Amino acid sequence: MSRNKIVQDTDSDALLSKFAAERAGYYHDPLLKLFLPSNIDPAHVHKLPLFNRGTYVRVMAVSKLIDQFLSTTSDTKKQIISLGAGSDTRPFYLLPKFRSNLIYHELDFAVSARQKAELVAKHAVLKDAIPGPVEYDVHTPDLPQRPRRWSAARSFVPSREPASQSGHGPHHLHSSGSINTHPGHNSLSQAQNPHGFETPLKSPSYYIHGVDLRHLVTPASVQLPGIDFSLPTLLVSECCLCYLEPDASDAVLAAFIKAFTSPSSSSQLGIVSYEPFSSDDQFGKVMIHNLAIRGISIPTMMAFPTLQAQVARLRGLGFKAAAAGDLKYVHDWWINGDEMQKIDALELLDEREEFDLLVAHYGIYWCSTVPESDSSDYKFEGPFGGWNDFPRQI
Ligand SMILES: C[S@@+](CC[C@H](N)C(=O)[O-])C[C@H]1O[C@@H](n2cnc3c(N)ncnc32)[C@H](O)[C@@H]1O
Repeated sequence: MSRNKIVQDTDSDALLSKFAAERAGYYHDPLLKLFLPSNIDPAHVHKLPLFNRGTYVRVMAVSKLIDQFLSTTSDTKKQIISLGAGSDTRPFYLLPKFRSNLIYHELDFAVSARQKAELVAKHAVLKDAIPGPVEYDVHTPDLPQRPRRWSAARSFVPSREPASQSGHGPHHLHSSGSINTHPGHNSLSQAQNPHGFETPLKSPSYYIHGVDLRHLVTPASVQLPGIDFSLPTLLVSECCLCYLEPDASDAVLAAFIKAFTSPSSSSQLGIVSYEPFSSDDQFGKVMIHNLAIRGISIPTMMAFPTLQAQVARLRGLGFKAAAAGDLKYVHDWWINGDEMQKIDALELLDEREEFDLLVAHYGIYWCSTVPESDSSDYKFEGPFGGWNDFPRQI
C-alpha cells in the first residue's frame, strides 16, 4: 500500500475513535455515523474506556479553542482553514451557527476531498447546513454539475508527485483507495488545475479543496479559491501536519504565515494544532514502534519530542503568542466538576495509569501571529484574546 494511502486511512482511525467515544456518551455528534464506511457496522464499534476518554479530551480541546476564536469579537467575519480535515463534522455545526460571518475551508488529499464532497451531496442534513448555493465538481447521479464552461476552462495537468511524505520511495496519489465508484464518474471531475489542486465543493462560505499540502509552500500556492487574506483566520491541524516531514510542514506553515501577514493582507493568523510527541521516553518509543508496524510514521514526534520543542518551533516560524498543554494537563484543568462527574459515570476507567501516560504524549498548541502589546509572552490579542482564559502548561 502506498504511503499516501496509509496516511489517508488514518482518517478512518480517527473517525472510528470519535464514533466509539460518541456512542459511549462522551459527546453528541449525530453526523459522525454518516461518514462511517459501508462495511462498518455501527453497533460493533467499541474502544476501551481509556481511548474513549482520550478521544473526548482531544475533540473537546480542539472544539473549545475553535469556539472561542469564533466567539471573541463575534461580530467580525472570520475564516477557518482546516488542514487534513478528513471526516471532521465541525463545519456542519459551525456554518449554520455563524452563517455569513464564517468562511470554512477544508483541505485534504484529492481522493479524500472528493469523497467528502460526494457525501455532502448525498445527505440533505449536511447539504442543508451550508448557507448559500453549493456547487459540486464531483459526478454523482442527480447532482447539479458545474456549468460546462467552468470545466472547459480547467487544464488536464497530472498531479505533481513529490517525494513520499516519509521520504521513502515514490507515492501514488491516485493509485489506490479511489472513490471512483460512481458509474458516471468521468475524467473531467478528476482534472486538476496547474497548481495541483481541485475544489470539488464550493459555496460562498464552505469550500472543500483536494490538495497535497506539501504543494503549499509559497504564499502564491496557498491562494486556493475562496481564501480571503483579509480575514482573521484560524488554521486547524488536528493530527495532520505531524504526518509531513518537519521541513515540509515548516514550509506549509511559513507559506500561510507569510500570506496572511504580508503588508498587502496584514491580517491575523492563528493555529490550533493537535499531535503526538515522543517525550524521548520508553512509552514514546513504543508508540512509534506500534505505528511503524502499521506502516505509519509521524516524523514530528521525534523532531519535536516535547511541548517546549514544538512551541519553540512554532515561535520560530512566526507565531508571536504561543501556548500549549498535553492532553493529561487539559484533562485535569479544562474539565469542570460537573463535566468530570458526567464522564466518570460513563465508563469505569480501570487503566488510570495507562491513560495518564497515553494522554501525556499528545499535545495541543494554540498560537497566533498577533504581536503582543505587553511584556507577557502568552498574551493573546484581537480575535484570539479569548484564549487567555485557557489554562496553559507552557
Ligand atoms: C489522522 S487524520 C485526521 C483527520 C481529522 N483532522 C480528524 O482529526 O478527525 C489525518 C488527515 O490528514 C490528511 N493528510 C495527511 N497528510 C496530508 C497531505 N500531505 N496533504 C493533504 N492531506 C493530508 C489525511 O489524508 C487525513 O485525512
